Amino acid sequence: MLVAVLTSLLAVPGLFFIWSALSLQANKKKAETTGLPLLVRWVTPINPFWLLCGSSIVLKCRAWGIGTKNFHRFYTFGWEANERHIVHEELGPAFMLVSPGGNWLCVSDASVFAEVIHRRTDFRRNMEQFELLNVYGKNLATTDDEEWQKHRKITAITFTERNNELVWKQSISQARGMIEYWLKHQHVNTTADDTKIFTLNVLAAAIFNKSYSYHGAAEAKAEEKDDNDSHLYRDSLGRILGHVIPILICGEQGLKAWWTPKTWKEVSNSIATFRSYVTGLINEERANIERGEQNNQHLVAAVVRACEREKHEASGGKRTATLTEQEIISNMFVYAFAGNDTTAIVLNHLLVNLAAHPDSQEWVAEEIRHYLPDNDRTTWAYTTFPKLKRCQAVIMEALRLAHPLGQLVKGTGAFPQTIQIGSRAVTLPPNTVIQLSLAAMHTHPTYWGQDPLQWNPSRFITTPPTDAIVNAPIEAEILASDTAPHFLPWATGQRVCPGRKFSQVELVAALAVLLRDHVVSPQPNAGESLEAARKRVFATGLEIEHEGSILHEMRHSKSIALTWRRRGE
Ligand code: HEM
Repeated sequence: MLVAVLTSLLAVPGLFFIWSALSLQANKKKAETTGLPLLVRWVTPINPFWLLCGSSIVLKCRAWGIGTKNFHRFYTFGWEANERHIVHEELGPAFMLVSPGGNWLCVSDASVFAEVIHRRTDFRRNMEQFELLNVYGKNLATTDDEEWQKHRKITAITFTERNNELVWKQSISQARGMIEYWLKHQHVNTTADDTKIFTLNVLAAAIFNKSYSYHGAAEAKAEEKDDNDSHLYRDSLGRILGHVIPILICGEQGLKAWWTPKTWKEVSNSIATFRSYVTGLINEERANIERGEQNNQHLVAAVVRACEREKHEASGGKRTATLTEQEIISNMFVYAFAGNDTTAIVLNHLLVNLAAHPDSQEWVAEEIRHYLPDNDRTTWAYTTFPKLKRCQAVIMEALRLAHPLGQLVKGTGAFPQTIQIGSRAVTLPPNTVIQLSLAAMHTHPTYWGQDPLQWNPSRFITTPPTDAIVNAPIEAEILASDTAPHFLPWATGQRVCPGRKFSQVELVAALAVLLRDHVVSPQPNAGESLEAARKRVFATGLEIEHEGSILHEMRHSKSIALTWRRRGE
């Protein structure tokens, strides 16, 4: 009996190993037909088990000196974010990553990016990788073609300048709360968590009309104990965002299974809470429309109104497309998902990089004080936003060095596709996933010169010759575009990020509040000089983690303690 049990226990991994070896060989043969360099991986990059704990296994092996160099470099989830341009310098602008579950074309070349993005019927979004955003069903991020157009048309029109102004004001007020909190809670090693609270509060106001005063990570816990259910919605969203991978693996109902940990069961409840909250807002807005009142400015209200308009036009015989209640909920979730942690991660990187580079802080503060001389922040007008070019340059530099998505993922689908790579036309086999690596392209010396891994935001600013300057020199500075063939932090083409300006306004407003009157520096470890601490935090900031989350975050953010002080103190 015991022998039978042991044999069957060994048989499962044995069979899995044989299946992996055979699949790997088959995929390798297909990849060889491209003539591109190959990088072989024994574990499929999107293997669910590996998503949950693969990186920890690799890091442990790395620490204990177990395994090959190849295993240490290429088996973590999100390896490409840490490799940046290095692997492409070794293997070229495009190579095939071969695994048992399929082949990946990894690209750092701007012209291949352009071809893939613009041939959008040949190279489609890889929906498998976006599956986890279907928590509430299909939405903008998980559909294609006509269905996608319907989602995009209705939801994108709600991103108006009026909404951006709301984002500006709300971000100023939240950043104010955040800096007060940090001044009281020195030294701050919770910047990564605190910035997520900041962006969650801004989103809550812009999308759902919920206004919260800022409480940092430590205070937020105490606040939960107050049992005031006004925080229920925001906390539900926060919990869902932090557990998208368990949700993908188990689904809403599966999270409640007897064997799941308590936190997963709570996530299931949060999914229901968020659904009922948005349903409530939809019903409220429909009732408002019936009464002829249309004053709500939040995005849910705007989407409901857009849907009602479409229905009205449809009744007049015009061909239109509207969204169901389920689809509105799903889109609001995806906006919150796509807009929250992305922006928070960038803000965290930004602040760490600025702490490491005091000269950049002075450079940015000079601009902020020039355009916002009034101490009273309530007078800061939204029209100042485009003038704050140095602020935008530091955001672009932070995105260049550490992008929260790391790559744009497309696929050939069921057909082979021929694509120009350098001087060769390469035919990619069917079902090839294409990984356009932002991390590699944004740091490749071909595009960024000899200092691609250095922090240098002024690379995005040019100053005209002095004889061409009429007003203050700072006003003549020219900001590079946020979209160039070799720089695509918000993507480009049809699926460009609809929240681009939202995030820019939010981050610039935060910088204005944080840096106009304050200075941030890293807290040195015992015996460490300030200069050494600056170098350490910059290097730490470049190390990226991706396990258990679909975004690329700073791996050791808790090891970085920041000190804030008022200017002149
Ligand atoms: C600095 C912050 C942000 C960055 C770097 C960023 C970047 C991107 C990128 C690169 C894409 C394209 C993804 C792909 O094609 O695979 C994207 C899509 C998207 N972003 Fe953003 N984003 C940011 C903030 C926001 C915000 C604040 C919102 C909403 C409030 C938002 C909503 C979306 C949505 C809904 C999509 C999917 C669009 C579609 O598929 O049609 N993003 N974002």
